Amino acid sequence: MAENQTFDELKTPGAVFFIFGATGDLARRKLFPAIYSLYREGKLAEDFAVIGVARRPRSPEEFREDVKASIREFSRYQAIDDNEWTGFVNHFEYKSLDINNIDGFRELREQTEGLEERFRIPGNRLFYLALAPELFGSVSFNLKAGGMLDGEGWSRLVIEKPFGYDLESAEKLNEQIRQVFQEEEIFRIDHYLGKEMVQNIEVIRFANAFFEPLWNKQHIANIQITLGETVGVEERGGYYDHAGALRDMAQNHMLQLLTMIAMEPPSRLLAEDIRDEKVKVLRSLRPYLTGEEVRKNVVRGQYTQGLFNGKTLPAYRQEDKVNPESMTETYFAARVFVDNFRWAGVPFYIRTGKRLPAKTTEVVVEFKRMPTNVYLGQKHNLEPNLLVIRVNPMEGIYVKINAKKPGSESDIQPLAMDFCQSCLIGINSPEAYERLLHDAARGDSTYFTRWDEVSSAWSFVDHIAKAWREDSSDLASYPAGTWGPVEAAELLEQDGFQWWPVNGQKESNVVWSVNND
Ligand SMILES: NC(=O)C1=CN([C@@H]2O[C@H](COP(=O)(O)OP(=O)(O)OC[C@H]3O[C@@H](n4cnc5c(N)ncnc54)[C@H](OP(=O)(O)O)[C@@H]3O)[C@@H](O)[C@H]2O)C=CC1
Ligand SMILES: O=C1O[C@H](COP(=O)(O)O)[C@@H](O)[C@H](O)[C@H]1O
Repeated sequence: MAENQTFDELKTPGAVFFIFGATGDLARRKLFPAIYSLYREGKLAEDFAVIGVARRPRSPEEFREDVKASIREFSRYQAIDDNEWTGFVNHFEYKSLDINNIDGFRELREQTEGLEERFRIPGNRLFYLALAPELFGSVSFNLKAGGMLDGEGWSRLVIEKPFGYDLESAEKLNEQIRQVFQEEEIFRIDHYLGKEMVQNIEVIRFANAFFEPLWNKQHIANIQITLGETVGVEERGGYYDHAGALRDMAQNHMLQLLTMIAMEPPSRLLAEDIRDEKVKVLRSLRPYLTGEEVRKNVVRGQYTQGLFNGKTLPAYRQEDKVNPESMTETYFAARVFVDNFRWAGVPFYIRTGKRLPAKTTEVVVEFKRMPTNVYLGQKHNLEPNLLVIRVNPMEGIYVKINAKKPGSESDIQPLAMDFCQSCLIGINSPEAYERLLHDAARGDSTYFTRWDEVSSAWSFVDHIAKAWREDSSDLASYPAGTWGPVEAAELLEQDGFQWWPVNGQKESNVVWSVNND
């Protein structure tokens, strides 16, 4: 590492990046802009090349135009000057092939070797599968059979979610991939792990003397994790109607966030040590084995037509490619317990949904209340302390404490010490996909999910899915544009709690240190 260079700033080694699914939505919205950002920030080695792969025919020029259009629309770096653009896009080529046809892979090999020679790339190959999971096994097999793994450098496979539909299908998928790639060559993406504030959880917890000692059942009353979305299912109705919120968001993003919040401090900040701690959390999740336990602790809902900001939003069953009688949940909330020494008895409330009033990802840690014998009476309405970690779209943290009202004799008022990172001028946090591509190319698997994490998460989720299959009577509804079914609020009320406001909504009785409106 050069002097003054942080690990984060290290360039990727020279490599060819293969984007399978290069004509698809993910490549267009996330992957090409991510590669461009890495290029703009000097994090990409000069000896790199990108080969887009999909069935549709594209000339190299047409493909480069697609890439340009995607960057214009979605990149956080806007200005593209002509010289710079040519320097960048010259590294891009396209190959039309059908994943199931081995001949295409042999041609791809020749094309790859040509590019490696032209750019003096040392034989490292990163295969990013932005494809439907049914194709993962065939790609792996044909990459090997077509000689694509015989390069002189490393080969890595980056796979998108969903990783299976349940534990059984995930196991099959994993077996297929493992016939070709070693576990350390497989990078399973959960893009939430690439988000700035999700990675910050580790630092907030383990680098602050006043959080970690309190981070346990003695001091924490409950933890709330919200992943809210305003969008419906957009063009992905076909996929979503099969998956639902449980498989689309809870099995992966929500449980991963929970592991970051609940894990023990790792002995070292190395990928395997961190992932060892995360998997222990997943193994400690209390399983809901019967339908009764599921109905007591889990809420599911589907949005109906609603009015939001003066606009009528369609019901889920009216969305494109969705079964008009669909019983798929677009909302999921649960009371989850991590049955280990640190967290025994502390409820984790998790919720996610489409067509909620706000796009927001937040974690609220609610501390136990102080004894009130000193501060009795109306004026001393002590609030619980909160630590709120804002992941998205606002990035930051705030801490809610009780303090004396200035000028009064002894009135107490809650105040929030608020740090809004994304409000700071000049902060333009890298997108999750930028970080993860950068990490995968450098061989850092810390923020990718290991197989035992994926399988443990499925074990937990499968019981819920089974109970739902057997009895669908608990599917609640909520109007689009609202915070989900009332049953989700009742889940907390049963325990004497409430969902705290999220997404910058401010409780009116709280004094804020800064105004981020
Ligand atoms: N879009 C998103 O925001 C997210 C997507 N994902 C996951 O990423 C993956 C890709 O999603 P997305 O981009 O939305 O999907 P799309 O349907 O938009 O794209 C699929 C891509 O696969 C290619 N493809 C399909 N069949 C073949 C084949 N037999 N041989 C070669 N190429 C093929 C298509 O190209 P062509 O038709 O030209 O062959 C297309 O480029 C999925 O697993 C999805 O679940 C995960 C998180 C978010
Ligand atoms: O993986 C997915 O995530 C998105 C939400 O991601 P975010 O980064 O915008 O919060 C979700 O819309 C999609 O359904 C799901 O597949």
